[in-house]
Amino acid sequence: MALAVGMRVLTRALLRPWARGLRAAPGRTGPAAGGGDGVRCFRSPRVLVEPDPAAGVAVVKMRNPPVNSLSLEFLTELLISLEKLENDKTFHGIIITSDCPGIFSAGLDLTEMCGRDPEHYAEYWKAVQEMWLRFYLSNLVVIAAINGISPAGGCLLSLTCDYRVLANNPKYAIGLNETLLGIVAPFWFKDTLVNTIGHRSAERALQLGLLFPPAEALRVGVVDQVVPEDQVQSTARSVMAQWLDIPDHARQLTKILMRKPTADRLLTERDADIENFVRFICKDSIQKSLHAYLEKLKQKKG
Ligand SMILES: CCCCC/C=C\CCCC/C=C/C(=O)SCCNC(=O)CCNC(=O)[C@H](O)C(C)(C)COP(=O)(O)OP(=O)(O)OC[C@H]1O[C@@H](n2cnc3c(N)ncnc32)[C@H](O)[C@@H]1OP(=O)(O)O
Repeated sequence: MALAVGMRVLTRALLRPWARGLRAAPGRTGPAAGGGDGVRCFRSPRVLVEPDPAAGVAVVKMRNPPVNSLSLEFLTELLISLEKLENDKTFHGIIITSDCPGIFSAGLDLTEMCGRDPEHYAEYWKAVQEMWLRFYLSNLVVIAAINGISPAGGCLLSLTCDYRVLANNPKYAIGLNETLLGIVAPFWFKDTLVNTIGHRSAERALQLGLLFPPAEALRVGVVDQVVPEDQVQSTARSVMAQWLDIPDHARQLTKILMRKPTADRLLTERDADIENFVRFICKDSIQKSLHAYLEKLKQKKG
């Protein structure tokens, strides 16, 4: 009992600064629709939350077409949905997945990092940090049902989860491929990957900007399970049941023990990290390569 109370106090203390930031952005989500069983169903333009109150689980579907790029607005909506679910005692776990066929998330939104002013870059980077901190330390069990390609920031979002199930489709790949864009994955992206696959594999993957297809992703440990595409959601559900069988307070405390040192590194260097990002992204050479990369993406079509 004392442990459970301690856990709640610790979790609240950890989450308070970010929650404050989020509450400052009201009105971005649509009105909550009342569920017939008293459980609220949350909706926003880019995030669809499908609650299963009996199981204590909600499926969070990302729908920011065409590619679920993590724009400022999308990140804000995702975080508000997460906060609402965390504050609702009905829910103990969430499954995050995509509503955009073939794409889990194309990562950070390149248009947020190109041709804008330094104030915008700072605001955007703070939201990216917030996404990482909130998902990485969520008191809920968070499982990624990865039903599409998941480069860079999309991979980072998956890495914040407790468990990753990837669809076995040769078109899908996952990894932190920042170097291929001429940019550098920040230390907390790197730390998250190291915590997941170990130092040597992470070093190789980061330097080469590797995007792992399913079998390799499983071998290196970027994902925990690869299953046929039509079984991704059901597998995520059965894995969730297994995780929810563990006493919540013990699991939550263990999660915090494992992850807090990594999160603390960013928390203590958060402002410096924003300054670094803004300095880096404002460089002419970086802006040129990002512009060129975006152009290449557009020209690909024809
Ligand atoms: C030393 C100090 C360091 C300090 C910090 C410094 C650095 C910062 C680090 C930043 C870390 C960055 C992380 C990231 O996540 S960067 C984004 C990485 N993402 C990618 O490289 C993926 C790019 N996209 C694709 O490869 C493809 O779009 C796809 C996801 C495989 C989907 O392909 P497909 O279905 O063929 O769609 P299209 O390519 O045609 O794309 C449709 C439209 O979507 C636009 N798009 C695609 N990706 C993005 C994106 N990430 N952001 C914004 N927009 C994107 C694309 O341009 C198309 O637009 P259009 O319809 O207007 O042409």
